[in-house]
Amino acid sequence: MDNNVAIEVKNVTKTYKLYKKHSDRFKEALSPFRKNYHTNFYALNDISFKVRRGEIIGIIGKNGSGKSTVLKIITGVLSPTEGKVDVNGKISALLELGAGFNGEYTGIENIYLNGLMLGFSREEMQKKIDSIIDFAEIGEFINQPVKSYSSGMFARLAFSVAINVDPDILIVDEALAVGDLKFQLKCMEKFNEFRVRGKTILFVSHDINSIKRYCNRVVWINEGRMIAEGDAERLCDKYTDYLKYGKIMLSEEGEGVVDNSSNLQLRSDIIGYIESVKIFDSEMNQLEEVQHGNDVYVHIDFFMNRTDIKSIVIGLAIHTIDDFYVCGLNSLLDNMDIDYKFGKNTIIVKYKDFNLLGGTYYFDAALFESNAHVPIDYKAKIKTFFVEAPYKGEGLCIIPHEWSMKGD
Ligand SMILES: Nc1ncnc2c1ncn2[C@@H]1O[C@H](COP(=O)(O)OP(=O)(O)OP(=O)(O)O)[C@@H](O)[C@H]1O
Repeated sequence: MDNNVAIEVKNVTKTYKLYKKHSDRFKEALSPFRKNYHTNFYALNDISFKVRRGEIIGIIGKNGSGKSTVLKIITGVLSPTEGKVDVNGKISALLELGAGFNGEYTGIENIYLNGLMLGFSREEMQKKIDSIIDFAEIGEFINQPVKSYSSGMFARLAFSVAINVDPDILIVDEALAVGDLKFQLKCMEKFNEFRVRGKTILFVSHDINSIKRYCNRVVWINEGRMIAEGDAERLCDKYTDYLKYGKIMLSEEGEGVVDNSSNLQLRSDIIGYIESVKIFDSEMNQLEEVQHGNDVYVHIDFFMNRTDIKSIVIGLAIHTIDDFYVCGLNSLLDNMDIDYKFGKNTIIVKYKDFNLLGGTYYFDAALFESNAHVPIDYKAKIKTFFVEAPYKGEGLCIIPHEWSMKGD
């Protein structure tokens, strides 16, 4: 394996046999003709990805998608049905904390036992034991069998071993939040120390913001299959859209192009209509994707079939993919008189420093009579677009702001 690669997951599939009835399992075992009584359930289906040394990778996916199964296969807790995993370095996993502990042994004995399972010799563990005991903060109990520990003490010791053995690769499954607040802060410090020292980390969390905060790259798994792999901020925003909208929208599937623009010809009974909404950058490149913080020019093409309407109003609204109304503007509110002509017209709305946060949004556009009450034409969802944004805040947008400390 390439020395820069810490973990390589190659075509890993994990299936479980599902039986409708308990008795089917026996029937199958005893069947003289090897008749099948089960169906195969694919917990993972042909998953491949690489984790390079020093990378922090997040695994995202909804409940039951197979995230924990991947981690368990990487750590060797589970074996794959097909495929293989290569690991370059010592792995420690904050996953199923304390799985390797023996209740009859004391805390100290368990530390050695766990270390051994992680591939560290007794001598190596001797050097680490003080820091492990200090970190766990369980006092005299360290000499008692762990079966007498409270669940908090048990978790603290398990966590302390996993994080203080100084592994090359750390695997974290939602487990940073063990113990009380003080202990959690200590764990976070340790986790940060790991990151700064350039260790390889594989991280699973349902908290998509912590994935954005810590990871460079993410792997997205859905129903056992790998959907995408790539930049953390972008894919997390795509994943959040999926959770809201129930539809996976990636570039390959024509993301960002839901264009319901009308093909109406000029007809005498129609006063006018919105034809299309297009998005451009300042160099007049047409965009499907907007960079957060850039100036954005929205061109609204509309046709007028009459010129005797005294004044018209154009409206443009932005909604999130789950229909939250973000911002509605119209030319009347902005005191813009529209000097339209018969036939095709284009009005341009410039958004300065477009500061919506990452995700998929859509435009509605409308053509109104002079009071902006009666729509002559209203095109809902006429243009869908994706905003690519760095993780520098949460919510819908970043309101321009400054921080300062109040002086004395
Ligand atoms: N022993 C098993 N037998 C049958 N199915 C199993 C078994 N273990 C896990 N599964 C199934 O495999 C799928 C993947 O499970 P896994 O725990 O990896 O998902 P996950 O993405 O980690 O979910 P969560 O976010 O809820 O922790 C699930 O549908 C689960 O029910």
